[in-house]
Amino acid sequence: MKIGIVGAGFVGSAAAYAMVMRGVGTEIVLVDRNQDLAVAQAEDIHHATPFAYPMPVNAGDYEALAGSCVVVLAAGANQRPGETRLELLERNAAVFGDIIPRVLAAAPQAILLVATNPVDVMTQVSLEIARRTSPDFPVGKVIGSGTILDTARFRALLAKHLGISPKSVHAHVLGEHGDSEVLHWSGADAGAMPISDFADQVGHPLTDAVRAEIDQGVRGAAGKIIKGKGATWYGIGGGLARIVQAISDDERAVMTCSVVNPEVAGVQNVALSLPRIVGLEGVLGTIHPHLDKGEMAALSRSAGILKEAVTTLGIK
Ligand SMILES: NC(=O)C1=CN([C@@H]2O[C@H](COP(=O)(O)OP(=O)(O)OC[C@H]3O[C@@H](n4cnc5c(N)ncnc54)[C@H](O)[C@@H]3O)[C@@H](O)[C@H]2O)C=CC1
Ligand SMILES: CC(=O)C(=O)O
Repeated sequence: MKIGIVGAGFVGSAAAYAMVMRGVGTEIVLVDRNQDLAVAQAEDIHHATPFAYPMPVNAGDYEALAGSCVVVLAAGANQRPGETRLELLERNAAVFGDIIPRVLAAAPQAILLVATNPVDVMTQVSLEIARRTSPDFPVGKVIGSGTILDTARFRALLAKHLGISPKSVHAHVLGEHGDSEVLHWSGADAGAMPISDFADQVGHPLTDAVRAEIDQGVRGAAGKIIKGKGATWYGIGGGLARIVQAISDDERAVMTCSVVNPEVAGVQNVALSLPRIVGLEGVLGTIHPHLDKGEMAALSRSAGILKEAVTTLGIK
């Protein structure tokens, strides 16, 4: 499966590297308005293939995306220290107005996998732009990475506290990939039992203080990392490679990512993350988890914030 990546900066290149390391796809093409950067990244990543999975990794123009089954969109501005993701919206919506018609002219059947922030709103913007030329463009073929990264952070921090593998922790972050995200504590489990029972058994209870620390560790991760090194890329690179793998292997894996929902928590037509079934055609289904009252109110608030942001662009 051929994978295209538009935006060969930190995120796009980390995604390509993670795909090569995991053996996701059979060919990668990097596109960037800075062609020298795209060429340099492609060559550097290609040099890692003998240590991982041999596959061509090339830079090219939009025409080189022809035949891609998935195109990752990681172009545009990233946050400066102290900036929120939503503050990037106007700049990155303009970038996508330029990019998406060119991607779809070259690869009209491709699944668009959006990483650019604010990722939920950019997912909705991407669907709008795609539907200008193809009114029936399937909603499940425009996927935002959404909270795949926040879910990974949540699982990693819970696992560290419990002293177990993050692969044995099942816990989701829902809603916005951003400040209003919702940690779904009431649905979290480990070892097929509620996470708080598991925590008590292994002698590491989830006290209010521990929960607050983990919440801050998840919600504040991007700000902390950006303060330290200017941007984040490894976590999301791994997450994007994992989503592409689920698509290319038609896994029907359940993962939290963003698509436009007809209605969530009383808010109509808004993109945000819920658990999705992901396979060859993109998002094949959505799971509506049981939420407690506080989580449901928080999800409704998160949906409202995203709706307000997308409405500023004239999208209803
Ligand atoms: N969804 C998520 O979980 C995460 C999303 N991000 C977001 O990913 C995006 C990219 O971040 P970085 O890679 O750190 O930024 P970066 O600045 O390293 O890379 C962005 C690339 O986009 C290219 N670009 C800009 N406008 C373009 C256009 N019109 N056509 C083609 N290429 C264009 C630039 O030349 C640059 O190489 C940002 O919006 C950032 O906030 C970052 C981390 C996590
Ligand atoms: C930058 C960003 O969105 C993140 O690391 O969560």
